[in-house]
Amino acid sequence: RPMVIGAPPLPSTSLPTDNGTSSHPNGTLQQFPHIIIIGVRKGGTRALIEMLSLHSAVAAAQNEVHFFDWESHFQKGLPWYLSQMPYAFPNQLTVEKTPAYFTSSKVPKRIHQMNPDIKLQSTTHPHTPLPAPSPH
Ligand SMILES: Nc1ncnc2c1ncn2[C@@H]1O[C@H](COP(=O)(O)OS(=O)(=O)O)[C@@H](OP(=O)(O)O)[C@H]1O
Repeated sequence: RPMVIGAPPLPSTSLPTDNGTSSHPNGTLQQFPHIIIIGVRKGGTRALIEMLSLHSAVAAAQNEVHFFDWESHFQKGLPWYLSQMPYAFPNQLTVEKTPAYFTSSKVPKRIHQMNPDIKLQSTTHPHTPLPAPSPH
């Protein structure tokens, strides 16, 4: 189960709400991510999410969720995805990182369908070749 890093302890019970989030009497709730770190593998994504989670406004999923790239997870639907998110206060941004999203062709459309306005973040790797420059 994901843990909130540098944020409130995980509640033991939760209550459904009208807006698709899952809330707890202590004021925390599970929210769909505002930011997804989509890659790149071995590019320091763990370091990035841990540094982000040091900020009090960020709640980070500790584990890679692999929702949009693994069929067995995707078939469980968005309620399952939400259940993997950390409990956070309403003013916190929820972040998850799964660097395999960067290399799965199914992922972009699926993320866009969930939230076309979501912020995607990626690291780069010094050994990853950049695209060849355009001649024009
Ligand atoms: N600042 C900085 N400078 C250089 N190298 C760094 C840095 N931060 C993380 N790392 C190295 O990045 C590797 C882990 O990257 P990821 O967290 O993206 O890995 S993963 O794809 O999620 O498995 C991992 O390398 P390996 O140990 O070779 O796997 C980390 O040591």
